[in-house]
Amino acid sequence: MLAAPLVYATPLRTRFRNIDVRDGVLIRGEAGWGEFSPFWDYDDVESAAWLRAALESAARGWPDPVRTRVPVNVTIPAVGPEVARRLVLASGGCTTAKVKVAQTGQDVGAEIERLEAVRDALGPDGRIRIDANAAWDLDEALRRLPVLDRAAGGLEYAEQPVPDVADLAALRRRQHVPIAADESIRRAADPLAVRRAEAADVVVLKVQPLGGVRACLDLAEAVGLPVVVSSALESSVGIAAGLALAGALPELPYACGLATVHLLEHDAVASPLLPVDGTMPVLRADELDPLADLGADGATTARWHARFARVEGMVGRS
Ligand SMILES: O=C(O)CCC(=O)c1ccccc1C(=O)O
Ligand SMILES: [Mg+2]
Repeated sequence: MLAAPLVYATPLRTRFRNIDVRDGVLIRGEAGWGEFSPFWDYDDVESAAWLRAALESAARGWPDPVRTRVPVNVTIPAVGPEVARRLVLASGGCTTAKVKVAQTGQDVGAEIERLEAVRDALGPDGRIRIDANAAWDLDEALRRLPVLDRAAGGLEYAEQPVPDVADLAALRRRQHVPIAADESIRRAADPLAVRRAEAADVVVLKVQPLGGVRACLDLAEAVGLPVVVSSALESSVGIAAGLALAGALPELPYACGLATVHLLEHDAVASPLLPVDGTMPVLRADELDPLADLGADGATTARWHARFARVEGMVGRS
């Protein structure tokens, strides 16, 4: 049986995905700790997959890993060039950077400066990928990608430049920067549409929105494309589930997007999961120890307990 869920809340160091506070629930089961932290714009139906992931972590734990450490990228939010450079240099040895672009209110000049700063800080052997979070249409993506590719001194791939699967496929055919699908997998009714349309070179998988580590391993096999495991901006408890997926994938040709705990002001555990020499460790779900004070006030705690109970009523305890 699961104990009462703990609630964490922390400011973000940099506004990200248009939120500046991150919060969620941590649950403890027989196997260890799990995190349930759907963003507040997700309704209860969409949040059910997030709960299945938390229940898997807590009640069942994760499949045996095939590697002990996972290479990760440093994530660069839509910041100015000086902050971008500092984030790369303080990344814990990451040689791959993922740079957010297409932020509302920012022009291409800011993106070029950010990418040039990241290239300068990484050096010529580093890899740079961008994430546009589905913000462009096909024409805009066709205009932007060559410009940003040049500013970066070569892009490893562009993550979800356009929302539509058919447009991803067209973009992939009409220019040379490889394409990664994120939202087209995790928020789509039919994640395999990406494969049928040959719309991507890489798929981004996130454990919580896709319903757990095992669900992601099955999806990876069905899609048959290289996988980049990324975070949903979780505490180290949620990040550990991502590391478990990355640790269990038969092949892992790209760095994963799991180095995001430093974007939180406070983590939920005493020893945050951060990169060392550009890699992060694969743990078991019982190797995490949430702090006594998780920073949530009474109203936040009550809101999460209510949300957890509603979604748990839909999913049922495993
Ligand atoms: O992949 C990473 O490096 C960081 C995670 C990240 O970008 C992200 C975090 C929260 C919500 C959406 C996204 C995204 O990849 O679009
Ligand atoms: Mg993304």
